[in-house]
Amino acid sequence: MSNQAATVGTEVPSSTKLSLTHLKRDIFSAPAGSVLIHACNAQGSWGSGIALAFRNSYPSAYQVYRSHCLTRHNPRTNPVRTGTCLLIPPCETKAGIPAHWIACLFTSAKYGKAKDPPSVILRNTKAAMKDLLRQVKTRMEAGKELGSLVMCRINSGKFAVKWGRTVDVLEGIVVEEGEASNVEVWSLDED
Ligand SMILES: Nc1ncnc2c1ncn2[C@@H]1O[C@H](COP(=O)(O)OP(=O)(O)OC[C@H]2O[C@H](OP(=O)(O)O)[C@H](O)[C@@H]2O)[C@@H](O)[C@H]1O
Repeated sequence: MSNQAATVGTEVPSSTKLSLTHLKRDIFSAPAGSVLIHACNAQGSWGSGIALAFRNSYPSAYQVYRSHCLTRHNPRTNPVRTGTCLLIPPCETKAGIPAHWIACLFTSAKYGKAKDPPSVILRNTKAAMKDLLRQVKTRMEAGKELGSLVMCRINSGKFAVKWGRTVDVLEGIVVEEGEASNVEVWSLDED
């Protein structure tokens, strides 16, 4: 039997993988409606790095994140599960702040010296990103208007995971029917 005959009639399921588009831009200048994606700990702290910039620019979203971690959950007795995402609709009340959605990917339970090791952060990244894609789809099916998914180079700063490793994980995600299949990575970092 020829090799060709052996493959005839074999259904290869088509699967779309998530793609990334890299742009040299400031994430906070994304158009209204964009979903800004960053990596978070589950302790309720946006204390440094880009998280601190989010806290300064989006104080109301920070309160939503904090109450998710500290009130709805409890870091000691009922922590937010890593590998999940908190998707915060535009909620700032002060004038002049763009109507951005903010997606918090819980990629490490703790921060600083107690952060999860890279292998765990990467596993959490995959699960949290899939959770985000599901939530975005659900919101859009409910009639909400969401713009592009715009991400910083998550995990690559305070969480100390080589950016290329996060890219590999993200590009390996299989996108389900109806989900967004592209994420823009906006960064001012020099390559
Ligand atoms: N102002 C700014 N504007 C624009 N881009 C900026 C920036 N500052 C840094 N970047 C870039 O943004 C990427 C991610 O780098 P980051 O270190 O921020 O984040 P990460 O994902 O590794 O880690 C998450 C934990 O860091 C925080 O710290 P705390 O735990 O609160 O202390 C959180 O709360 C989490 O827990 C890197 O490309 C940085 O060059």
